[in-house]
Amino acid sequence: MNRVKTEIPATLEEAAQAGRVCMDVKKDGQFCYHIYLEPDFAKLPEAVEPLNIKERKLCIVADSTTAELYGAELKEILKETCTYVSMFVFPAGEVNKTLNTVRDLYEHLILEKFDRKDMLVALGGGVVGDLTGFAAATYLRGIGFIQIPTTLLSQVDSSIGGKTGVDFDAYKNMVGAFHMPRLVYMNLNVLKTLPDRQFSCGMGEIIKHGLIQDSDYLEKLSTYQREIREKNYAALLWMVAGSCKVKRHVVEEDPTEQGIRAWLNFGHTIGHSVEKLKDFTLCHGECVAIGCAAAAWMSWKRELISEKEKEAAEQLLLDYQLPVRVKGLKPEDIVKTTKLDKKMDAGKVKFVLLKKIGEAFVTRDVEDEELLRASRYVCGEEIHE
Ligand SMILES: NC(=O)c1ccc[n+]([C@@H]2O[C@H](COP(=O)([O-])OP(=O)(O)OC[C@H]3O[C@@H](n4cnc5c(N)ncnc54)[C@H](O)[C@@H]3O)[C@@H](O)[C@H]2O)c1
Ligand SMILES: O=C(O)C(=O)C[C@@H](O)[C@H](O)[C@H](O)COP(=O)(O)O
Ligand SMILES: [Zn+2]
Repeated sequence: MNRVKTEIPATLEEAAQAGRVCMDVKKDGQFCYHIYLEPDFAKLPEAVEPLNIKERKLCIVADSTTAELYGAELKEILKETCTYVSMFVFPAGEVNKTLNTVRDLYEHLILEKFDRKDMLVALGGGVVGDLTGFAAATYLRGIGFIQIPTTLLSQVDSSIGGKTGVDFDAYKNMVGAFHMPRLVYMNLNVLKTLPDRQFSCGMGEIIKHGLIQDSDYLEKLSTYQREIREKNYAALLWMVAGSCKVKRHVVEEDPTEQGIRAWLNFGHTIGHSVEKLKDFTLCHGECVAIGCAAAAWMSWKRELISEKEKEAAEQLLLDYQLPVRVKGLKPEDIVKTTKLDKKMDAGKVKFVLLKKIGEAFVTRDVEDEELLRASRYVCGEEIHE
């Protein structure tokens, strides 16, 4: 489908009229890949046409849940576009986003004689996408891959921008590579099978996008709450397109995180520590929400945003059933874990705060005491000034 990019709907009415959206993502000013937002998988054959895969093999990588729900349908569709479709399935869950699973996938690809021009297809959430992208970045020194994100989080965030990787010894995303997908194709109606908890996780990254880059979008997330929670198609299209727009802008400016891409890490410094300390029993999006509450609190304490704005940010997260506090952790452990993370830069924590609602900035001047107080805040401790 050589469809040119379409307008990104600014309102629900515009989204209802548009019905679908196509965006392109550039790298170094040149076209890199398309993002399709569609109501089904029908246009996928047209979307893959420009990738010249007729003489090639594809391997669908899915987790146990997405394989069961959409594997057969996708295989059937892709069979018509290439010579052979293989399938690699691993058990769902963050605990499997590891080098062991990547190793099993390499073995599968070698057995199936995948060569440098064959491609992988990630069918699933951020776990599948990050892992498949990393395998694609490293197998035979790099092969192509397609993202078919099936969670809200992966549609609005992880499928775009080419950050790929796996966890290592429970350290989040410790091993990885930047490797751009050749295509991102999302069927928004797969969100109908997504459990509510996972839908909320996507809202964590969506609210993050509003906070760091687009206050108007953030405000509408509040206004359109009913339609979004009902998973009204136009509301989903408006919301997913709006988030993809924020993410695209940031990754086009700074594909390898030398500067503003770090904004996307808002809420992730404390968030990743909570994720690790809770042994991955909380989902990524939930930990990001807790981390956003901590970073918004710090921004308020530095008098960058008002108390009312800090409260409104927390309320929006709560409205979408996300946690803003964590139980059962010691604030000191959060600080210690943060300092073991890869966000350290010459001994300083790289932290993202809000200059105002809708604009972030990166700072390296967060001292342990401030980090500890923010950790105590999200642990629900009373803080006496
Ligand atoms: N690369 C990036 O830029 C980036 C950005 C954000 C998050 N991430 C990573 O993404 C991961 C989190 O991704 P996630 O929240 O999508 O989690 P996930 O991939 O674990 O998916 C959550 C659960 O939903 C199930 N699922 C997926 N699609 C479904 C559907 N349509 N219907 C029913 N069930 C479905 C999955 O099987 C899984 O059990 C984390 O590892 C995080 O670090 C990466
Ligand atoms: O795309 C990015 O850049 C992001 O930081 C998006 C984040 O939501 C995502 O969780 C990412 O995987 C975090 O990256 P990390 O490098 O901090 O592990
Ligand atoms: Zn994230």
